[in-house]
Amino acid sequence: MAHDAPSPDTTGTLARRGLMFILSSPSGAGKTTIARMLLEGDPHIRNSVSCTTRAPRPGEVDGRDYHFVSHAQFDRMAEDGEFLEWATVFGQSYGTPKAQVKAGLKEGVDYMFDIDWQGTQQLYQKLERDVVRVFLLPPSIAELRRRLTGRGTDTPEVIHGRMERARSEISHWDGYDYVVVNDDIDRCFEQVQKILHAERLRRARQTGLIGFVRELMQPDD
Ligand SMILES: Nc1ncnc2c1ncn2[C@@H]1O[C@H](COP(=O)(O)OP(=O)(O)OP(=O)(O)O)[C@@H](O)[C@H]1O
Ligand SMILES: Nc1nc2c(ncn2[C@@H]2O[C@H](COP(=O)(O)O)[C@@H](O)[C@H]2O)c(=O)[nH]1
Repeated sequence: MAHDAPSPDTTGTLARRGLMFILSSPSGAGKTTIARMLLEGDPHIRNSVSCTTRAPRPGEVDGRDYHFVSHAQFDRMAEDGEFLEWATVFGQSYGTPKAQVKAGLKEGVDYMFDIDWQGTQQLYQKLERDVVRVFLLPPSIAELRRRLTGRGTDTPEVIHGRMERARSEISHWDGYDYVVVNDDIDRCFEQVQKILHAERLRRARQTGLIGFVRELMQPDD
């Protein structure tokens, strides 16, 4: 008699635990662009929407791009332990709300985090086994400046501040599992997508594997 295999999960593979996919880079290197491309093409990964005290940029939507909160609201949330991690970046507060992520991971949902190196370290300390850390580098400093300027969302002062900080951001490249140079956008996307696909197949994440292999090893009738 044939044995029934455990049911596959929504990614068409065995049941598995979700992962926390972190994209970091100096400001302007392209992590938001790559994150959007991944999220658009892959229904199995959700965006972790951060809280921030900075003002929305043109086109940004509250609740989709960020939860835009006041400094007082942010401080209260931090005191109440509502963040998985939080940090001050460019003089503003940014934090990852706890609520959305923990339950989803158990159900096999992956989450995308567009966060800086400080947040990455905090998530790694708390949830090392669930975390995949990817760092994007710009092809050059001149190109990074062109991208920040070309984005057209920030004042020259803001761009200056972000360029000033770029070298110190880049110095954290070795705290990541993967480093990808974002030169050609399609090639970068393809490389990041391959990392996500391979990480989903890690043995430790595939919670359905033991039952499945046990079934495979049953003697034939
Ligand atoms: N490979 C690429 N080639 C050319 N332009 C790119 C490339 N990747 C991203 N860009 C452009 O560079 C600008 C900055 O990209 P993006 O906003 O994704 O950066 P970011 O790393 O998320 O920045 P921040 O940390 O400030 O949010 C955008 O205008 C985007 O369209
Ligand atoms: N530690 C965290 N860093 C975050 C979070 N959300 C965003 N960020 C990082 O902040 C800078 C600036 O972002 P911007 O949208 O204002 O350009 C960038 O490096 C983001 O990755 C967070 O929740 N925690």
